Amino acid sequence: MEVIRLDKVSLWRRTQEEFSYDLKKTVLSIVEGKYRQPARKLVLDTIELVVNKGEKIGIIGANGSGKSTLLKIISGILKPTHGTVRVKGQIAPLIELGAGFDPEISVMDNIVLYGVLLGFSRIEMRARAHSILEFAELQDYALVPVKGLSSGMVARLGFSIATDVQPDILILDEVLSVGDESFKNKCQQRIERFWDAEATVLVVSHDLGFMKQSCKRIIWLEKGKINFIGTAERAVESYLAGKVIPE
Ligand SMILES: Nc1ncnc2c1ncn2[C@@H]1O[C@H](COP(=O)(O)OP(=O)(O)OP(=O)(O)O)[C@@H](O)[C@H]1O
Repeated sequence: MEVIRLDKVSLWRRTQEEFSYDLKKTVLSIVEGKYRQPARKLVLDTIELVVNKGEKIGIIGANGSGKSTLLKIISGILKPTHGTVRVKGQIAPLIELGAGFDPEISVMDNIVLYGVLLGFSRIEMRARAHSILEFAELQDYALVPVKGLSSGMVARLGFSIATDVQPDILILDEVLSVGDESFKNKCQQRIERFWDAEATVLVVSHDLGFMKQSCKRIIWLEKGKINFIGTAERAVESYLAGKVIPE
């Protein structure tokens, strides 16, 4: 059964330099006739993708090739400039771990809030809070505002919530590089549970050994385009060779 479908998805983004929201500067430059339209960059280029239920799909590619952006488009965090994205089922994106937390409210309230955003009830999230805190090793921090946690702790909390709720679709962006060694091992074990289960998983990682071992199909992205999509073995070999290797 098809759970994700991207039809001709493209995304243009403004390049960093015009992130100057300095009104005075902008007005001055208009008055002086020096105003330039913000430059834009094609970050995803006509992506076609169909993912079936239970598939474990890897995404590889050089820095800046659009891997995280593709995950954000699938998660609905970013909207495509052109094309359509269809997703069936509950999706838990583990991207920029903890980016969705409210720093001012407590860890406990954030657990509930995050769960509600994923479509769970408050009561259900309160019931899950104990196991979430335990996995994240944050039992003593339940009532502390999130701004009082270290960045590693925030990442642990994000990982713990998103994997506790057992979503239909799990999106993992480089989460294996988060946290200290002992927590990394715990994460790996928990991720393996998803590999055995029915869940559909999309994972981005630069760890090609892990990707080859864990994913059946791999997408190789280059400059926002799908260069290759196929068996893990061939995708990794092609990526390493810098060109698509014939079968
Ligand atoms: N917030 C943003 N605004 C504008 N452009 C962005 C933004 N975030 C990323 N980009 C651009 O989009 C392109 C793709 O970035 P993306 O983060 O998806 O790449 P990636 O393949 O995940 O890279 P990495 O391996 O370094 O994590 C890059 O050219 C980057 O500069």
